[in-house]
Amino acid sequence: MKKPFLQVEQLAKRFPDGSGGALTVFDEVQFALDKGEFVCIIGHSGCGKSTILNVLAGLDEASDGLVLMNNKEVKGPSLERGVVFQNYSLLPWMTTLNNIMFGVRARFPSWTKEQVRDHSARYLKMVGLEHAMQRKPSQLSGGMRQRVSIARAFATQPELLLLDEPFGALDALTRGVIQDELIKIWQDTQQTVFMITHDVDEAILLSDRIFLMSNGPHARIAESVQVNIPRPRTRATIFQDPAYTQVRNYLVDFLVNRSGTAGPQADGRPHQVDPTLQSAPSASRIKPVLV
Ligand SMILES: Nc1ncnc2c1ncn2[C@@H]1O[C@H](COP(=O)(O)OP(=O)(O)OP(=O)(O)O)[C@@H](O)[C@H]1O
Repeated sequence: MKKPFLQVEQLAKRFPDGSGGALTVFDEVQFALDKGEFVCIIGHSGCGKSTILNVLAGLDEASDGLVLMNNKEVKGPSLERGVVFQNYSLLPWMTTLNNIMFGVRARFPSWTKEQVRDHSARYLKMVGLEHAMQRKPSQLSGGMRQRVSIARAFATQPELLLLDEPFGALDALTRGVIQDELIKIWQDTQQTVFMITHDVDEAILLSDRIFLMSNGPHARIAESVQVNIPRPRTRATIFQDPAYTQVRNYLVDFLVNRSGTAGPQADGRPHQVDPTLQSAPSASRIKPVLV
């Protein structure tokens, strides 16, 4: 049988609880990603989403379990995995273009200077920043900086892109524009993306599947929700698809009513759910959008 691109087995993370014991944030977390998939993870604050992402990135170590990418254990950071955090980590003394070239040069050391430059400039153009190539990060708005971070992450062409609430600090309008740019780049490059978001609508717009995490301690990835909405999707039209409401209602119902009690299948893998095949929860149970 074909192995998945990314395999997460029996992952657990414990932190010292400050009184000599241990806090088990999550345990027995199991899931797999196929190559080229866009998967978002949603769950209440503190359930362990960022910790999982950091373990996938190789920036943190799990207490138990393992992560396999292309059948090889993830140990430490690698240029095969790109990470974008909420607070754009750009090098402040470099121009926008040099920030991207810095990553691209490290990833493709045999390329000529022209190749590195052209490639980097192409990605800056994709996020609409060709006019700001020579500006330093301090001369950019928050939204522009985050576009540079996203361009840099995609330009280095990692096999796996890990995005930790990349739009969390942006206003709604800017967020929408960058979401559209993210979809466009992802469709062009077919990289695999694992993204944390607190925004249900953003998750539906972007994802092939959405992982739903139960509340901690001992949080688990309880369900994997299929988003059967045809692509290309746009923010302006996605609401018209009947599947949109079904998926949205399902997610909100989980977050409001079930995240405290839900669990995965007996083998630890998330339940596979297609809300378009189920009767949706009643409208009166639909509450907030952000978790
Ligand atoms: N270095 C650490 N030491 C002790 N506890 C930690 C550490 N890092 C995270 N935690 C705890 O682990 C839990 C999960 O944190 P994490 O940031 O992964 O959650 P999250 O789901 O990403 O939250 P949010 O949605 O608010 O960003 C929290 O209870 C947090 O306090």
